Amino acid sequence: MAKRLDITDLNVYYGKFRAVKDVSLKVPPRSVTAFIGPSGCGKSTVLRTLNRMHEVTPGAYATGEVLLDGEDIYGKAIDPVSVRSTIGMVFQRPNPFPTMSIRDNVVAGLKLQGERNGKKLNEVAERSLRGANLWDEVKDRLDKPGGGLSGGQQQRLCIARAIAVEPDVLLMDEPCSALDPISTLAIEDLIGELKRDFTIVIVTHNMQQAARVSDQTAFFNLEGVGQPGQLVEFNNTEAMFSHPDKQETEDYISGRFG
Ligand SMILES: Nc1ncnc2c1ncn2[C@@H]1O[C@H](COP(=O)(O)OP(=O)(O)OP(=O)(O)O)[C@@H](O)[C@H]1O
Repeated sequence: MAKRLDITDLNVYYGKFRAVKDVSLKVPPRSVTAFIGPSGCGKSTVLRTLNRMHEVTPGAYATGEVLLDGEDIYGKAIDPVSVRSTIGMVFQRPNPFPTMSIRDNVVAGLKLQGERNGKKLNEVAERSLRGANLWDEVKDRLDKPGGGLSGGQQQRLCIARAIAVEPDVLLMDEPCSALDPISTLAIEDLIGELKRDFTIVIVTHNMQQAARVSDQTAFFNLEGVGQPGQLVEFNNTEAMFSHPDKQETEDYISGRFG
């Protein structure tokens, strides 16, 4: 649980288009790293390469190295499906299986892995729902459909589903962008709790959110339309928001562009 990620010279292409250029950064275990930057600078693209999710896009490929506790996730013997269970992802829009029960939503990944023991599945469902701060709200309706929950509850259900398989890393792609402010705060609090057990990387458009939840921040930018996104500054979050190293970062976080 909670492993580190070492990313070196990562370049990502969609066919001939290079979307991201020469990204290197280190994500320590049990920390939250935020990716910020203007639209199109490659935040989601980089995030998706961290569990090989970009490979589901035809023509997309990455060069460079991504190590999980020293092991290359792009190694020849590595199955991308297993990478996606050790490095889980939560998406922008909550995507529970709407007609599946709340309990079955949480343990869907475990069942796919072949777990059939009902007692074990119930235990994992409860532990994961507690871990996602959702247990008290759903414990009396575990057999009701996941689609019947509010948007914020659905997102916490998706987080419960992601942590049920005990991943080493949790990737979050703008997990609050479809949520109201109260649900957003609930997810932000939850991120603070989850980092005790998981390594977390979150893409966010919201700089206040990055400042609130993350330990380190990576600021991406691009020189112009059609140019690849680049990592401009990677720093301790407090330092980044109080005295950034680069003028470009200062301009972005003070709202001068983006
Ligand atoms: N499936 C795809 N096919 C082709 N190009 C893509 C694809 N997804 C992203 N891109 C391109 O890659 C670049 C980076 O996009 P990406 O979505 O990673 O940026 P982002 O920083 O996450 O943007 P946003 O904040 O708007 O979500 C953009 O030029 C985008 O058009």
